[in-house]
Amino acid sequence: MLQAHGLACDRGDRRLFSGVDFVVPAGEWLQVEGPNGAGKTSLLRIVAGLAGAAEGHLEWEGRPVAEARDEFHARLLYLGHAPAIKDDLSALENLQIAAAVAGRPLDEATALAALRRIGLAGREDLPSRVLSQGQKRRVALARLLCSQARLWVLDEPFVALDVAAVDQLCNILDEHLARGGLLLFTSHQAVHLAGSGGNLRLGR
Ligand SMILES: Nc1ncnc2c1ncn2[C@@H]1O[C@H](COP(=O)(O)OP(=O)(O)OP(=O)(O)O)[C@@H](O)[C@H]1O
Repeated sequence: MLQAHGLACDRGDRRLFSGVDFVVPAGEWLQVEGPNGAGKTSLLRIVAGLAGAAEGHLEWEGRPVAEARDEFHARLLYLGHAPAIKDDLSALENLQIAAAVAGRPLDEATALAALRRIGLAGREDLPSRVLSQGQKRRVALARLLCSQARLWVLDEPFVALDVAAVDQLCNILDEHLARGGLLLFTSHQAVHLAGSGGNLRLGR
């Protein structure tokens, strides 16, 4: 279970949000909503440990994250809204390097299977700079298929995906939730996931 207690976030000289509380139980999702600039990305970056909260704290499995940071980060996969892939490397190389950096090296067969499932068959060895925006997103999303992390924190994962890829991503998320995984994500569009979840609205 992930819990947030009284989170506040300052950016520049502005307070973006304060008093943010939420609970994400195992097997459930939370969609963070709100207008542009409301602080959705900032909130996800705080959860992922990439930015600090001005106030409040997070708990993972009933313990303050600050007391068990390594354990928490070993359980977490964060994908930002930019694909974060290197243009000079192929889809296969990008996927394998991302896994190695995360401390879980991937063998080539597993990486290739993930890329093919995500719709990149025949594109695995091309330099990523020649891939379309949606295909670059798919390279990043292939990481989900190889992830053992229990908590997925995904910033706008549906951006640039075609209708078929949106369906496929929903299936991948549903499978994660059915395994008892937790999902925290942002999206400007309505998303239909199986199982239980909720919404958190930031801004007016
Ligand atoms: N380092 C920073 N310094 C000053 N302001 C910042 C900084 N980082 C973010 N901001 C501001 O904080 C606000 C919230 O940004 P954030 O990216 O969290 O919003 P968002 O809700 O994810 O928006 P969007 O829907 O457009 O993705 C914005 O007004 C942004 O310009």
